[in-house]
Amino acid sequence: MLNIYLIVDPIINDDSTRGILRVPRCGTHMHSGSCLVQCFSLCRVGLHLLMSTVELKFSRFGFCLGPFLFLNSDSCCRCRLLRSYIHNCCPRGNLLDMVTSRFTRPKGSDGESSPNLYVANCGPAVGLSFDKIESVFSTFGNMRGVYPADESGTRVIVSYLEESSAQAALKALSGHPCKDLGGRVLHIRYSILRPASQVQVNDSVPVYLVASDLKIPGIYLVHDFITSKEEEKLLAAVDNRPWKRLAKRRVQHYGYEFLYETRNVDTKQYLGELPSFVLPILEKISSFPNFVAAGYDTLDQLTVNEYPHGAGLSPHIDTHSAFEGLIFSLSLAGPCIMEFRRYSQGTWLPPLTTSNDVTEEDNDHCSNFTRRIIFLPPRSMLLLSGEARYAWHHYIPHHKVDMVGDNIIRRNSRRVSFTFRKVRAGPCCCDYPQYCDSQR
Ligand SMILES: O=C(O)CCC(=O)C(=O)O
Ligand SMILES: [Fe+2]
Repeated sequence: MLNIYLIVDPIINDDSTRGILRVPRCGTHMHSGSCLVQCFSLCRVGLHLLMSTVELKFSRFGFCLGPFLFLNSDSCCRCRLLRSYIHNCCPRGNLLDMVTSRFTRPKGSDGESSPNLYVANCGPAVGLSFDKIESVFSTFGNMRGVYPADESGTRVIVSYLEESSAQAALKALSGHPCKDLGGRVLHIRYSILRPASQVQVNDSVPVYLVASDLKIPGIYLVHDFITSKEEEKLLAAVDNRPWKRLAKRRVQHYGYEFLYETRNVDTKQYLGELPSFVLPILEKISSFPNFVAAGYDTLDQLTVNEYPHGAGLSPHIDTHSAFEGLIFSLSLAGPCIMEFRRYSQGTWLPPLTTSNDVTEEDNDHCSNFTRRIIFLPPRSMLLLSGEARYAWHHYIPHHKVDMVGDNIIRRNSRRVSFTFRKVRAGPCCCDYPQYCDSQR
């Protein structure tokens, strides 16, 4: 048995509900083959489970535990063993779902000063190891440690002993390229430690494969809407055309230009008919019962999005006044998951931004929402209509790895989506005025 032991996190030892497992000789994390292993926090249930079985079970794996997300190497037998162990012994299925951070980002602009910093755009998923982050931040004062803020791998909590150290680090490092961290621009806020009572134990949201399981009226998903041959042709066609580069992805617009500054189309700038390579798709779409029922004749706007592997899209509702009620999105090349959010504060709308590929950090002002998640495989066609189109935000998390049931799906390749819409001629008169820019 390796000398694995539990250290109660010094920052949150108020109730001992969280812990960090470390291999003492390795510090907070270590590499084991191709799997990154790092410290992690657990909710009460996870911790209890782990504690009661740690002696018995973990000796088999021979290394320390990390967030499930990073245990993603199929070639590493320890990863596979550990994954199956976690699945078998967590009654709610997925350990990752139970890892809920008690550190939050302040709601206001800067928030109250604290010794803990919430640092976005920073973490193992963007190539910055915890050691590296610690070495840079430790120049500002004595540290308690660096912790994952959530499962994304792109957000961390940097915790100091003194508030003044956090202040100095925030002042020096936030908002401009940090040359010691690969030139990345870190977005830093003070972090709030939520009382234990506010921490949800079961944060688990299943990822569905079938649209009807989402129980959101108006969502349809057709698997294998096109063949692999057709997919190849579509990809070759767009790769032959010029891409427009946004911060985190590339786009092409056909029919009408979509303006990210206003989240609307420029109806004065008609770019011409949709290209001939999408005609077979349009033909198939026109046989959707919903298409016929909605009295559509044609779709006249196409946005092609190319997401590099792991890139996502911030939560948004396609502007009501810009497009009619049916939105078709064809997934190509790589898979992703799409999350739907119904915000309880209906009036909440995302702020206007220069492009809608800002991180969810910049956009996610409201934490009170219902979530549903679906897996979008390549060649599938998603249709958003009715309530799903008008009242639910859709969102592609920035993940390199998605958990779909018991499977770890790696977003190894780029994903290309073709989103077909019809530009709206007059104002929107939908039944969801609280989400409607025409009715505000
Ligand atoms: O990539 C997708 O499937 C969705 C794209 C999207 O939501 C949009 O362009 O508004
Ligand atoms: Fe959208």
